[in-house]
Amino acid sequence: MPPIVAERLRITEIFHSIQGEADAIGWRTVFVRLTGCPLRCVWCDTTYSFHGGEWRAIDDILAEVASHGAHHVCVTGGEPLAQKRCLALLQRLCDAGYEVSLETSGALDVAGVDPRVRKVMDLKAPDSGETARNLWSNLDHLLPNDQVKIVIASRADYEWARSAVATHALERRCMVLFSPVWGKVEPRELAEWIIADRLPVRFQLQLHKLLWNDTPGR
Ligand SMILES: C[S@@+](CC[C@H](N)C(=O)[O-])C[C@H]1O[C@@H](n2cnc3c(N)ncnc32)[C@H](O)[C@@H]1O
Ligand SMILES: Nc1nc2[nH]cc(C(=O)O)c2c(=O)[nH]1
Ligand code: SF4
Ligand SMILES: [Mg+2]
Repeated sequence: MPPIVAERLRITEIFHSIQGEADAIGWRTVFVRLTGCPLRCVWCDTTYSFHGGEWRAIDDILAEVASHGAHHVCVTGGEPLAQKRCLALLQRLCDAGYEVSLETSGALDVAGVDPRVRKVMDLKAPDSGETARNLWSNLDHLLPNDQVKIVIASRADYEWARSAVATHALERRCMVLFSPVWGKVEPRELAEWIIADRLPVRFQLQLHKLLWNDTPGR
């Protein structure tokens, strides 16, 4: 009988905080941040997750998550789907009864993600430098409880996002979030653009940055 090799993932951090983004905002949440990302968004606020991390067995990850006593879990990164075993982690978290969300760039195929998971899928606007990596076929795998998030760094990004919503009827597929790049766009400006154009999107601010500025692991 070959030895049973525990399924391991490369993990940057596991931390207990307040969900600062998307539709679970405000809930105590345990974040599992996977290491590594194939993209390099110009404005990425989590570059520390590109390298390093430690290999952790899924059972250990589940045990550490359970120790925090929160009902919400957010699997993020780095780009979590860059590790194939992330799919098994998501399934195990759902089986354990957690409300699970996945923050993903939308650059990798989301078809294999457990349907119980709420996908929060980015579409990268031009100022990210990674627009070419948007995998548009992913739109066909969006479920009603999923969210599309477009992070906006300029008026040009906003106009690209406004056009993407209209062209792909995004709001008819799932909730659409517009989020300002911290320090690049005045949040009030983005809010007023959305109002002026009567867009069917939900404005969001990264709540954790208001609470703790841009502290890693928060
Ligand atoms: C760090 S990423 C990790 C998950 C995945 N790689 C992705 O890009 O969706 C988590 C979320 O933070 C957003 N984000 C990263 N840097 C940001 C910044 N400077 N301002 C606002 N949102 C940012 C990303 O667009 C993404 O929605
Ligand atoms: N508090 C808090 N909420 C978050 N929601 C999504 C995050 C992420 O980095 O994916 C994040 C984060 O880094 N911190
Ligand atoms: S895809 Fe996500 S983790 Fe990767 S560089 Fe972009 S924002 Fe950062
Ligand atoms: Mg973050």
